[in-house]
Amino acid sequence: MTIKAAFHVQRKQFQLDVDFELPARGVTALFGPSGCGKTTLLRAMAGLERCRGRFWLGQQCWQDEQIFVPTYKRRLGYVFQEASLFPHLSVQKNLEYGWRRLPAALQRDDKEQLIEWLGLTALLQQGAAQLSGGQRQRVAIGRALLTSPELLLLDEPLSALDNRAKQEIMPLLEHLSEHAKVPIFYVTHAPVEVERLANRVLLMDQGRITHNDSLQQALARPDTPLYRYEEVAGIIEGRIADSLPDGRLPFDSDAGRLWLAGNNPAGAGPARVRILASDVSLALAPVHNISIVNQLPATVLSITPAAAGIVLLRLKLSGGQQIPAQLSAYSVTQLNLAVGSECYALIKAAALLH
Ligand SMILES: Nc1ncnc2c1ncn2[C@@H]1O[C@H](COP(=O)(O)OP(=O)(O)OP(=O)(O)O)[C@@H](O)[C@H]1O
Repeated sequence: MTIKAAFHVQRKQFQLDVDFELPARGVTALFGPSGCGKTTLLRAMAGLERCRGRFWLGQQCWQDEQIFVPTYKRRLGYVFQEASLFPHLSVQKNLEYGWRRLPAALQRDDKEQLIEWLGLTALLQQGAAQLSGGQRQRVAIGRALLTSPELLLLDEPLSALDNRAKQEIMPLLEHLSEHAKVPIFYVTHAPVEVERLANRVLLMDQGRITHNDSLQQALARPDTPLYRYEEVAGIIEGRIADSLPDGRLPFDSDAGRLWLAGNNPAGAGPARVRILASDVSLALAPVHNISIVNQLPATVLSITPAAAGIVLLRLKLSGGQQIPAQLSAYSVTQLNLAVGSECYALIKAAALLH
């Protein structure tokens, strides 16, 4: 099943012109500079922008030349930057607002579990006006999910929250990104949210989609805007096991086994690790008598100058996942590295994302 969309929005100072197709599953991050049109695109998908275009969710047409399904008839959940709850209603009434209006057949029968999962059971009778930012956002997510949506639109749901509230909501979003059966579009400015949550990335600039990539492809672009202001990093997807008595955490992926340090309170299961390009060194053969335990066979895919005397290499690991490595131009010459070179990626540190 796919999502096919094209929208043309004309404003005085701004034009949105997009045309894309992607799988109707998983989390698609919309990423790009402020004002590039991310919110406008979400609004167009929701039917909140009357504009030229078409929008197909699998076999359902919500918009084309003849058809325009109004927002209230689209089965979608929309969570905004700042949760817009009804302040005079209780948490329970806010949660049930859309749910009550659904035909019985569409009402989720796991309402109580969902409320429990969001940690809202004890707050049900509280007025929405007395909630913290994080609690409000959890209610907004719950309200959206309770309407049994076929599409979820999340517009920077963490951006208005302080760090503590972000830490509280992130695991819920991660769980949602793994288990939600509906496609999710997620607007964010934070590369770390893309790394943790997304399966696909629509990179946007000045009202256009410049790239429609899988997460791996988006991270693999040496010029990716994801890292314009931050250190380049890569992601490996795999499974984390329980920590060993000596404190090591085994992480297995199709690239091989990595040993991580630290504990993993979430327990065994699917996980992602983040690897900074500056934490990766290269060797032409496995190195013994060295403190770096993580050594994965790799092939050089590209070599791109990054700064004076510094180059960024894209490495393909066995199984196809990619990570970056940042080396001095001098080392690249010394090791005679070129596109296609076989080598070993020595990974000094890898951080568990979830
Ligand atoms: N109601 C409106 N009327 C006129 N122009 C608007 C309106 N809403 C947004 N714009 C303009 O449309 C452009 C795209 O705005 P949009 O909010 O979609 O960008 P964005 O990528 O979501 O930005 P941000 O990351 O800052 O939230 C901007 O230039 C903005 O000033």
